[in-house]
Amino acid sequence: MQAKIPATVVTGFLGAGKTTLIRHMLENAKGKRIALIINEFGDLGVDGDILKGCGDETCTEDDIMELSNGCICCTVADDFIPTMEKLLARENRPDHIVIETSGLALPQPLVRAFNWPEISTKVTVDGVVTVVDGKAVSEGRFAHNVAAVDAQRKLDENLDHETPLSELFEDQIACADMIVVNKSDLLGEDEADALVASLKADSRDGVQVVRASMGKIPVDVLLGQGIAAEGDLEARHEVHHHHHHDDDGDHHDHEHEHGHDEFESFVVTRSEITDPKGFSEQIATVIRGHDILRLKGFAAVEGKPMRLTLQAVGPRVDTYFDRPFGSAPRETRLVVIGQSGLDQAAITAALQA
Ligand SMILES: Nc1nc2c(ncn2[C@@H]2O[C@H](COP(=O)(O)OP(=O)(O)OP(=O)(O)O)[C@@H](O)[C@H]2O)c(=O)[nH]1
Repeated sequence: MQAKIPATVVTGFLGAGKTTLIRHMLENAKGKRIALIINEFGDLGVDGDILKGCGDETCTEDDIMELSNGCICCTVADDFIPTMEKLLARENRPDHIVIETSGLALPQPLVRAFNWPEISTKVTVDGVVTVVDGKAVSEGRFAHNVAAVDAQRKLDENLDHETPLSELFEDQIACADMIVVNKSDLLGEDEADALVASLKADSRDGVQVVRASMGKIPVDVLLGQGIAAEGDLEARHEVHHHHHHDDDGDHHDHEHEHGHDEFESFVVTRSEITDPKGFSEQIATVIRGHDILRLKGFAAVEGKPMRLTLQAVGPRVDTYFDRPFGSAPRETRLVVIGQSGLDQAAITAALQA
């Protein structure tokens, strides 16, 4: 049986920067074959055209499919499932599927659709990415142009027109595996820190909150979360209300020497390890202590000819033996990815210990 294709769901209000983020991802996909499904809304359906104009060999027009019937939750059987089946029936399987929801579709029903029998054996939800307009949210508006969001909502008869936007926003946060605070360029550093802290408090444990400008997130951070979100829907329903006091300045646990919306990665090498399980736990501890988003690579294990592949998303570390080292040097080599300002010396020392 072939491995399931990972699918990432990108959600967020109109104007938050979903299309910009997806475009950046396609332009930096480095040969990864990504199929896009876009949930369009009537006359506002311009995103498909914008993305088709991308002109990159990794995002050909064929790889973009549009859903046109508005709210996904009401049209799963008629629209979403057939679109997915068409995509899955192709000879040239995509490496990854990205689904951009319309700003007002709740992500939960879409994630639930991945439990349909026709789909569940072939695709898994890699993660739900919620893009927020950092500037608007920090000013309590949720969207840059609230009137446009409301106009979009009125166009779709299937949407309830009464729910306050704040509740839709909370649902998008409750469903997220990663929250992208976009438009960081428009935020002051303290404002950005306070918003990140507040979104972390409002989201489920382990949800990564990252800052970005123009949706510039490394593809390795965005894709490959490996969450299988369709399997833990219960956790994503409830909207929790927390009240936040203004940041009292205690949240400055990282130094921002570089732009605070940027990312960095570096490589740590070390000698052979003796105990894979112990090393995984060591990695998880380092990740927790340093806000590392991703860590991946392989380890040489004493007495084993095979490389131990390591992949960590947040503190979840997956390992498996993949292939012999062959002529490559028997070393442990790990790539660490996080937002700029990582304490490279401390992380390196902790991973080499
Ligand atoms: N200053 C600033 N502008 C941004 C950023 N990201 C996106 N924008 C702009 O915000 C506007 C909306 O971005 P889109 O990517 O179209 O937003 P969207 O979420 O896809 O919106 P819809 O697809 O229409 O729902 C565009 O004019 C972008 O150029 C950012 O990080 N900073």
